[in-house]
Amino acid sequence: MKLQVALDVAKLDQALTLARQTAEYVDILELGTPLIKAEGLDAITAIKAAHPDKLVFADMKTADAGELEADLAFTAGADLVTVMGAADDDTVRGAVAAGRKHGKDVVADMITIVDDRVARIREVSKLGVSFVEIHAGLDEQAKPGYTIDSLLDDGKQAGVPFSIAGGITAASIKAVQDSGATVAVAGGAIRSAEDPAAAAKALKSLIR
Ligand SMILES: O=C([C@H](O)CO)[C@H](O)[C@H](O)COP(=O)(O)O
Repeated sequence: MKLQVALDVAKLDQALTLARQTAEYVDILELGTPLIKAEGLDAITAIKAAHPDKLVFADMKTADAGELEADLAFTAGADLVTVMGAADDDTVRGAVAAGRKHGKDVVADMITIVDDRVARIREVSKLGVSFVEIHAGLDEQAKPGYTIDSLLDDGKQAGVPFSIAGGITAASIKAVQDSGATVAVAGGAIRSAEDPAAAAKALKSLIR
């Protein structure tokens, strides 16, 4: 299982610092959606230039104009770009077309899809995304009673490659791996740690 760090900060200099601290221990550097909104697509170029050996994931969460938005992110240097799994099929198809043009990967973010998630995961996989991200966003995580357990069954049931994001910690990363995920996405557990490098290293050490 790969480890992806979500650089969920609003300033490029903070993102570059977090990337520098953690790159040694992670496989994928994710520009979080707020970072891309705050700093623009040039932030993708800057992170890729600083870490050409890492996969750079642009969490565009595209909901419309799939081909245009994915093309912009790939042109800026992204290796992986997200499209909303809840978007129109043509939006997903468009993002996939841009991915094929650049020889890169599109990931469908399944955030907000709770009912019939397995069925939608299968549909977007047939539309050509490389994998799906089974995801509880920060607002869902803040709801009383949230646990990551709500994310652990659907990937295996759908029978397609998937990542998991939703507040992964050192206490939950083993369960994420056991669920069959190919990528674990960790944001807050690394970003909010007193020592982000040590937190990333600890998460990586728990992956078999
Ligand atoms: O995608 C994310 C969220 O929607 C904010 O953009 C996070 O990067 C993702 O959830 C991982 O962060 P944590 O949940 O804090 O681990």
